[in-house]
Amino acid sequence: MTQDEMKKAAGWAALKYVERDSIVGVGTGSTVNHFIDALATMKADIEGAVSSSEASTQKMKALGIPVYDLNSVDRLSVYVDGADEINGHMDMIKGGGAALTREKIVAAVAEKFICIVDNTKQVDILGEFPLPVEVIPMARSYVARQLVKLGGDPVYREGVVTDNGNVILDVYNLKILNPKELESQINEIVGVVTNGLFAKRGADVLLVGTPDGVKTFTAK
Ligand SMILES: O=C(CO)[C@H](O)[C@H](O)COP(=O)(O)O
Repeated sequence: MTQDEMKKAAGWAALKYVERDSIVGVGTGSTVNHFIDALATMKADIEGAVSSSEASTQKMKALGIPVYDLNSVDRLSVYVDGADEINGHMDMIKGGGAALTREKIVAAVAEKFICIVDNTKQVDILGEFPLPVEVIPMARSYVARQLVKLGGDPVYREGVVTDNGNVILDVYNLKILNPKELESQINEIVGVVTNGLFAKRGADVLLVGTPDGVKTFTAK
């Protein structure tokens, strides 16, 4: 089974968490693209979606799924999104696709975060994947120096501008033993919009595509 087939299996498995007549929070990435394909098959049964990126918005609109502005929505029962890494406590690193800030906002509103991954994303300790940090452009060098003080090696993601007009620093060589603490520490640096640690708001349900089928984990 290929990695993409495992992503697809996880994406389609998320469909059963979608409530009829609801507005669904939708993340970003190749795994979510499979979920969007699945969601399109029940577009007549949902009210629509709130999107975490321009890319997901375009894909949903092309498939005829109505996309709403988050400010016009007061309830999201589920948010479905992928991750770059996830540990056994359901803490994640996200932002490989540079959509971390909008993802964190939509996830904060949703009652349940359904994380969909293939089995290569499961780790014991977060940090092998470089941690994305969204930064206001004029603060880039200052923030990079502060990230070095926290023990990381930040690298500017050249040529990438986020949907919010900001830049991304990818922080290498962090062995993240306390994700909640590091999430707060990085967010306190002036000029940081947010970072890709999703620990304060981790996943509630994890669907992992594996060669033996989709495995389901639930937060304790
Ligand atoms: O956080 C994300 C985008 O900002 C994605 O969820 C993450 O990068 C995983 O992507 P993929 O499903 O393509 O492996």
